[in-house]
Amino acid sequence: MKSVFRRTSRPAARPRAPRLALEASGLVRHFGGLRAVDGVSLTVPPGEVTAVIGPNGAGKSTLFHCLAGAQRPDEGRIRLGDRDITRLPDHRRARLGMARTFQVVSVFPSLSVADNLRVGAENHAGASATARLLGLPDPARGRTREAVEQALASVDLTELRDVPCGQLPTGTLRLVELARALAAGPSVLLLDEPASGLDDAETARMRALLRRLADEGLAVLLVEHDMELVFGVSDTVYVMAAGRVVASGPPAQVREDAAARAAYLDPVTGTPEDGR
Ligand SMILES: Nc1ncnc2c1ncn2[C@@H]1O[C@H](COP(=O)(O)OP(=O)(O)OP(=O)(O)O)[C@@H](O)[C@H]1O
Repeated sequence: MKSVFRRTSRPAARPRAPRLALEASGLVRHFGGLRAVDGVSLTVPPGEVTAVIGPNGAGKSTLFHCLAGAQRPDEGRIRLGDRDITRLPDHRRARLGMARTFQVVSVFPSLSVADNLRVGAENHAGASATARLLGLPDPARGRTREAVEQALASVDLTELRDVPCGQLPTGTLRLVELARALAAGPSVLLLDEPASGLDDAETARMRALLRRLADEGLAVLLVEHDMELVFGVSDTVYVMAAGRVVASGPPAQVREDAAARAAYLDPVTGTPEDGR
């Protein structure tokens, strides 16, 4: 199948969500005696792309799950704007403006691209299941339709809106997931390895897309192994090793950082030691 990372027309701007920062301080999460996340503080500001990198087992996914609300930290606080969300489950965080994607693409294969987006957006908009079942007018529906069309346009997927997701390649499904997250109109976007399974051209498109979303005011966090994407798009990079942040800062600074190099980046090339 031909790649859909093609630009057709200028995508519609997303409706404005409030600009909110996601902030974590002193997060700890242990599994038995293992401190998978060991006192991590980080800020994901609006209008910026923030990346978390590190070797396998560093604690990136555990941190991501704590931020997304899929796991509870044992210690520390998480704030969204001026609200403490540490104890809120993921669906409550979604209502407050957080959206996420998954490391393993998770879509309904028999549903079309647009229907996959609609399911997520209806849940978010609070569309009444009873109203849907009874075929009654539901005010959330119109909002949902509009949000879906805008999200499709913003990732250039309008042409594929009626294609079942089961017929689409991984690169396209990563975009479907991203569009589904955008259809909820989030302030904060959490992306779990968005470049996984993408070829070079698709990764370059993803990079441009993430940059544009941040420029529109979204707070974007990615956990990622693809260093070209991370160093090409991020405003701030956090390097984790053994549950801790060992370095953080702008990409150029992190590339030169001795602790980052020792933990993860090859001293000569600035790429991961494990070659990922
Ligand atoms: N549910 C769990 N139960 C027990 N140990 C876990 C669990 N989840 C993660 N761990 C352990 O916590 C540590 C951090 O794992 P995590 O998956 O967060 O690292 P990561 O940096 O995301 O690694 P990768 O890049 O391979 O995804 C690892 O030692 C892992 O084995």
